[in-house]
Amino acid sequence: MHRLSGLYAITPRNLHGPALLEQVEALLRGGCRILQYRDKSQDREQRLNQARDLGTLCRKYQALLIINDDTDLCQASGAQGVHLGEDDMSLEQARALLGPEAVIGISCYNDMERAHQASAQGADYVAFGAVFPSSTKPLARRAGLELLRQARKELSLPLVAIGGITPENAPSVIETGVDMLAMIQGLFAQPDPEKAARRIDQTFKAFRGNP
Ligand SMILES: Cc1ncc(COP(=O)(O)OP(=O)(O)O)c(N)n1
Ligand SMILES: Cc1ncsc1CCOP(=O)(O)O
Repeated sequence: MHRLSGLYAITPRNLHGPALLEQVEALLRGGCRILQYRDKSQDREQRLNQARDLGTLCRKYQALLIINDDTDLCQASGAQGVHLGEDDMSLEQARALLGPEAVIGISCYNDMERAHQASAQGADYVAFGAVFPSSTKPLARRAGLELLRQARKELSLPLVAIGGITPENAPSVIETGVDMLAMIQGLFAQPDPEKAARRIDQTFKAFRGNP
């Protein structure tokens, strides 16, 4: 199993400070392997402090911290990498700034050509979605299970599925062969986030034949 594999949690935009740290630690205890800090607020100092605290927590559980959109914040906080979409800095620019060891993930929506291009340019993973309707991002383009199966056949780099994924529908997504499930509400809106994370981690292990 490579390090870009398993449950990938993304922080919800309405949760900050100790309450966010507490929920994230519950997910890490439950087996979450990758955390993305996604905070589009403008308060740079607050974002830096939050990213550093999340980094400390991720190190304790040997999980990766990825920053959404912002290479400066990635460098300042010591995170392992960035996630970039079509409105963000290019992959080449981010690689030049962050270096060969950084993890750089690219949003590909439902666009297989964009994914092939990102792969050829050295992305560490590509993300497809929204797989299901997402209350977090209701206007997100849709990429269904069939597209994930096609991506698995055509691409050899790690694949992420995102959008409307829950502990209930997670097996149908993992079954397509993707490496990671990226989730917000399906984890953070659960009454017991640790239990939800553990359930998904166990589903991954069962599919890999590694209980
Ligand atoms: C793992 C992962 N996949 C997709 C996204 C969406 O990224 P993007 O299209 O850049 O949109 P915003 O997240 O910036 O609103 C993601 N963040 N993470
Ligand atoms: C950021 C993003 N990009 C596509 S769907 C989505 C939101 C995912 O959140 P949720 O897991 O709550 O549907």
